[in-house]
Amino acid sequence: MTRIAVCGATGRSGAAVVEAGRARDDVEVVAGFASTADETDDLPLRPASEAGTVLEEYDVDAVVDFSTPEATMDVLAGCLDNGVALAVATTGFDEAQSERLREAAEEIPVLKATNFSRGIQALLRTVRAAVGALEDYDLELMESHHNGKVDAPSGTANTILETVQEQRDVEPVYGREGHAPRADDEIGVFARRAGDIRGEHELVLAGNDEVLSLSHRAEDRGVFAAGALDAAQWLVGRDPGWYDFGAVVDDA
Ligand SMILES: NC(=O)C1=CN([C@@H]2O[C@H](COP(=O)(O)OP(=O)(O)OC[C@H]3O[C@@H](n4cnc5c(N)ncnc54)[C@H](OP(=O)(O)O)[C@@H]3O)[C@@H](O)[C@H]2O)C=CC1
Ligand SMILES: O=C(O)C1=N[C@H](C(=O)O)C[C@H](O)C1
Repeated sequence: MTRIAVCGATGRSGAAVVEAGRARDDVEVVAGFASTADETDDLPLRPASEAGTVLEEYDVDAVVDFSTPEATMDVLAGCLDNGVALAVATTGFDEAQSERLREAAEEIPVLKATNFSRGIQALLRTVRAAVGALEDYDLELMESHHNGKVDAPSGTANTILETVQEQRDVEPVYGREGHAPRADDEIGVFARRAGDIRGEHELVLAGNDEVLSLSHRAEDRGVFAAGALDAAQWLVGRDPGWYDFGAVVDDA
């Protein structure tokens, strides 16, 4: 039984992790972190700044983090103090925060995924193949999320962009306005925010009188929760290191 603490346990996604964890018999959600409550549905909640003591007190094996970059940094410190594995779902880190996560992986197992759905793993593999095969097609990237999302473009869109850039030298153009002729080497990137859209991503490749559209739509946050719990469980007992969600999916 893997003992899990959820950072961001009261949030849209973290609450889905708590619910999914309670429905499984291979993990136990024993504690949560949030900034504004001290208990929810019998789950003890504390600020992430207290992670050092909480992880020891509840004998936590791994933390699943769906919070904010600042809270992630706090919970990371607690994981380092206690040698606890960390699965990071939070997006929107700046360069210094990303570097701290990378450095921490020299001491503890860290797995950061901008999207914990299995479908996005398959999409990334398909993107590699399609961009490699359709060399001179125009590329455009779109994402849609709920109206509470604060970072744009989404972490997943950035990951898709990086995957494209591994294959082709393209320059992102974030939205267009006014006189904006398209350069051959650009990729338009667009973010929409509305309602409670769980997360939609689409890469369009157009040329040769045809359009290839590669798209993914998450329909329930339980998808992310399940993947993150799988990742956390997979991390426990591993050597310190920087791990990829693709390895978890491949091992399943
Ligand atoms: N990789 C993936 O598959 C996915 C990633 N995400 C990412 O997860 C993150 C969270 O998204 P979402 O659930 O919508 O966000 P919410 O705003 O709904 O939730 C944020 C959570 O973080 C908590 N939090 C904020 N500050 C602290 C703190 N100092 N200490 C402890 N907890 C804190 C909040 O608690 P309180 O309300 O008490 O402040 C809340 O529980 C985002 O970065 C999002 O992009 C989301 C879905 C999938
Ligand atoms: O904030 C969200 O909700 C999501 N965030 C992730 C991202 O930024 O890509 C993953 C998913 O799309 C949901």
